[in-house]
Amino acid sequence: MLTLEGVEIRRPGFALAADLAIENGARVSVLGPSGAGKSTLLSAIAGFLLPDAGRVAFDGRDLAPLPPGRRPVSMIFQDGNLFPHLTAFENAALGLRLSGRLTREERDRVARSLDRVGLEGLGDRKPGALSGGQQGRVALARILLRAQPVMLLDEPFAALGPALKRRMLALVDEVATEIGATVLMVSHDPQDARRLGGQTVFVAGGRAHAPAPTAHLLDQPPPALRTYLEG
Ligand SMILES: Nc1ncnc2c1ncn2[C@@H]1O[C@H](COP(=O)(O)OP(=O)(O)OP(=O)(O)O)[C@@H](O)[C@H]1O
Repeated sequence: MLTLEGVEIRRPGFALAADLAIENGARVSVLGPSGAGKSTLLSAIAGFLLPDAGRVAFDGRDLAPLPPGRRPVSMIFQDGNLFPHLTAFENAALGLRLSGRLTREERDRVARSLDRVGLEGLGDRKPGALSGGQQGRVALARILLRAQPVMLLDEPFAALGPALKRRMLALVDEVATEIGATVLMVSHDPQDARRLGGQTVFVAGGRAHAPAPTAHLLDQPPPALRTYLEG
């Protein structure tokens, strides 16, 4: 279980509080107005920022002492997931190790992960020679290899067209199921949240609210969410 216990993050002109728990293997969308703190919430879980109060824990273990690279999480952003000078194969391989030569067995695993996400034959390409969807697939191959129990996605496929975005969300779900991971996904599109299913954390008014079932929340939104949805 991923827990945020009495978490408070304060910046000049901004504050975010969170007290919530997310079951392992859950699918959770993070929705809310621009600037409400959705990315900030993910950063606190990933370890890019430390809360001013409270604690973030996974399966009862306080994550505060762990730098981002040692936390049980992997992350995909909208851009900048891949190193432009590395091939798709090398980018994916970073999920296994950050330096040193891969063993034969590790090379096979990287190749299999690329096949798994639909990139067979494209391992030698650099990101500049891949489409947006293919770049997203490389990032997912890396996540598959990292096999961390929490996947954090910050508007990962916002730049993709609707049909491709649907396919990528389905692939996220498959990859998460294969590694038994929890998914937390920031999105501006309520349809993404419906597609992901599961629960939604609504972030607004300085608070990340406890997760509630997505379909129910979107069908019968409380006033603040209704205002957000209806603009
Ligand atoms: N590095 C930073 N230093 C200071 N303030 C920041 C920093 N990053 C974000 N903020 C501020 O913190 C608040 C929350 O930002 P955050 O990016 O978490 O919101 P968000 O809900 O993800 O927004 P969006 O949907 O627009 O991406 C905003 O007021 C933002 O201006």
